[in-house]
Amino acid sequence: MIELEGLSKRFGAKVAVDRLSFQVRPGVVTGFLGPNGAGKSTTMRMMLDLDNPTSGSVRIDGRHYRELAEPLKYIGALLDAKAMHGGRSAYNNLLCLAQANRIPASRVSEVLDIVGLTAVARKKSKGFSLGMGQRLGIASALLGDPEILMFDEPVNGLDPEGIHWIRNLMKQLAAEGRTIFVSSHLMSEMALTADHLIVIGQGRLLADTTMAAFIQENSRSYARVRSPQPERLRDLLHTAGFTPVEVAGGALEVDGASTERLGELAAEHGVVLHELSAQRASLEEAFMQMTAGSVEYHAHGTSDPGRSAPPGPRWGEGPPADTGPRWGAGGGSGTEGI
Ligand SMILES: Nc1ncnc2c1ncn2[C@@H]1O[C@H](COP(=O)(O)OP(=O)(O)OP(=O)(O)O)[C@@H](O)[C@H]1O
Repeated sequence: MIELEGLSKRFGAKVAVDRLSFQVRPGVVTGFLGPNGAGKSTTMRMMLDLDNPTSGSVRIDGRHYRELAEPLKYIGALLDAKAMHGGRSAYNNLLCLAQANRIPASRVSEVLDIVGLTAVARKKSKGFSLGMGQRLGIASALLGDPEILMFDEPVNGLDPEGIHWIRNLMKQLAAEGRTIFVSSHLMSEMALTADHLIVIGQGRLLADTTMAAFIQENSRSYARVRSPQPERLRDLLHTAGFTPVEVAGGALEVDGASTERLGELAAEHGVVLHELSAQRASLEEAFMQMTAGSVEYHAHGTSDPGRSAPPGPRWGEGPPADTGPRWGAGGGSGTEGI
């Protein structure tokens, strides 16, 4: 368990982290989301005692990082995969870390095996590809067999096989009862990996909730229906009080309608359907909905981020700091889940 209480960090006039309080619990993968400059890395660095908080505290299983006699046995982290000594072999990089932390040398071979680097264990790490470097960084995080693991952008630059591997590893570690905290800009990836979400913007906490609740509370749900008799279907829906919106491919999207209701309505009136499906909003849509309150935001994309019209700003393409979206300004749409 990691506990933050009123954690703040100021760099001169810049408040990078602003009174953050939350807990990261064991047994689930907790995703850490926020746009560039939101304060994720600074928060993670303070969790590992690599930066001093201006105020507030972080506790690892109830204790401050500095109170942990052998920290690698409590908490392992992948912050910067390039932090390894390039002139040393993968094995020797890990062996040095193991010796400094009174971890048996046999554990080095074990973690190299877990991350699939046994065959290149004696090769100098400076010749490693990005994916191999990430695996070596993860091996170092696993070295002390810690109950808490933190990964900062673990899938950056990885190929699909590498991404798949890291995703499954994190899920497996959480299933073993460990505390897993992971940041990523890739929302589609986060949606597949995390069970719980901590969302920050401009250093402040915006959401601390389950993945399912975050998506449900910040996006609409709707049904998609398509018929070879589109005019009849549209008239029927209007008569029944719905407001269908035509989308690409001639399908209609209907807010606030269950598939059961639409199916029965079509059957009652003999309208043939070729498609009828409940649509689940994506994490990305939910996130856009949450930030939809800003004028600058609309200038880039659509005024209705739920529709599949031109995409809004992507993560990492944030507007200038002084005109950025008002994080936390957007409310949930309160739409019903499907
Ligand atoms: N050492 C530093 N000195 C001054 N400002 C800093 C320093 N480190 C971070 N900042 C500022 O603090 C804010 C938070 O940065 P941080 O790197 O924690 O954000 P982040 O959410 O990790 O962003 P990214 O997704 O780009 O990695 C940014 O405005 C950044 O410019």
